Amino acid sequence: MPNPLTSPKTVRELLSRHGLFADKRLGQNFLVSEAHLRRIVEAAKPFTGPVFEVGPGLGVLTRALAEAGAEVTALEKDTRLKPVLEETLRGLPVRLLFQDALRFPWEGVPEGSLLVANLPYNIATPLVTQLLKTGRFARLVFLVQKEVAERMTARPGSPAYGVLSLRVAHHARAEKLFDLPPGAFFPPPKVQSSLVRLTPLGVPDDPELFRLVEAAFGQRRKTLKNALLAAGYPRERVVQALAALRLSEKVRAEDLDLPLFQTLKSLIYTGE
Ligand SMILES: C[S@@+](CC[C@H](N)C(=O)[O-])C[C@H]1O[C@@H](n2cnc3c(N)ncnc32)[C@H](O)[C@@H]1O
Repeated sequence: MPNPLTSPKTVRELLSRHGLFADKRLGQNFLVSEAHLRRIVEAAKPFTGPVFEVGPGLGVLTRALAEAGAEVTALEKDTRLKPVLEETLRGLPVRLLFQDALRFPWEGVPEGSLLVANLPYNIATPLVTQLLKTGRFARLVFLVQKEVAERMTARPGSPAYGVLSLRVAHHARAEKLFDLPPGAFFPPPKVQSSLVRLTPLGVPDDPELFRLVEAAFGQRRKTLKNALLAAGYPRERVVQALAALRLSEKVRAEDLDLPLFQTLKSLIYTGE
């Protein structure tokens, strides 16, 4: 049976009956495509652990996940949506928490948890970074702006390649599964969206590596050498490390893949 919340008419009627409007500042573009909803749920399966959803909105995905057998905890920042969610999720075993997902203690979730979400565009990058660092997630399946999905899955040398690509590559296997047109949402956003699936590799955070990566990309127009010197890395270590890696002094941060950054970090920090 189709999910009633994938009808734009039902969504408009629900919002108006509760005296609500879609709040742009909270990234409220509600999914109204039954076909895409099904594909998102399929991409998230199997539900081998508790499922966390960030931003249930009117409950379209929450409901589909719960009906497919997932044990869902949904975190919503907008308390105006409480009466709507109580109505749309009635009878389903969903735990609803009204709070900011960026302030949730993610490091305390059970090992093997899943994230499944249509993420608010303005918190996607810090949230995904925070979740990857916890090492607690078995799978993260989420919708983001296409441009952010491209940055998450970019290869060295491509324009989208940067700190986020390396952060994701360090922690997970990343797939951009499919794109969604603006018409899959109500109200339609200005940009395309994509579904991303991250499968963590069980690798902990490496703060020294990411200090180096952030310094390297901090000044994109500079060479890697000049960007690192500008960030205060000792000249002698930088020059020796580039020579040991047979990298030209003209090389730029976007030319280095993750293993090269890891070796560069060891050479710069320990000289070996
Ligand atoms: C793109 S909508 C997705 C709504 C629903 N899941 C859907 O697919 O139709 C993003 C949702 O995230 C909520 N949100 C925005 N910022 C949030 C935050 N910091 N923490 C938790 N939820 C947030 C918004 O209120 C909105 O309900």
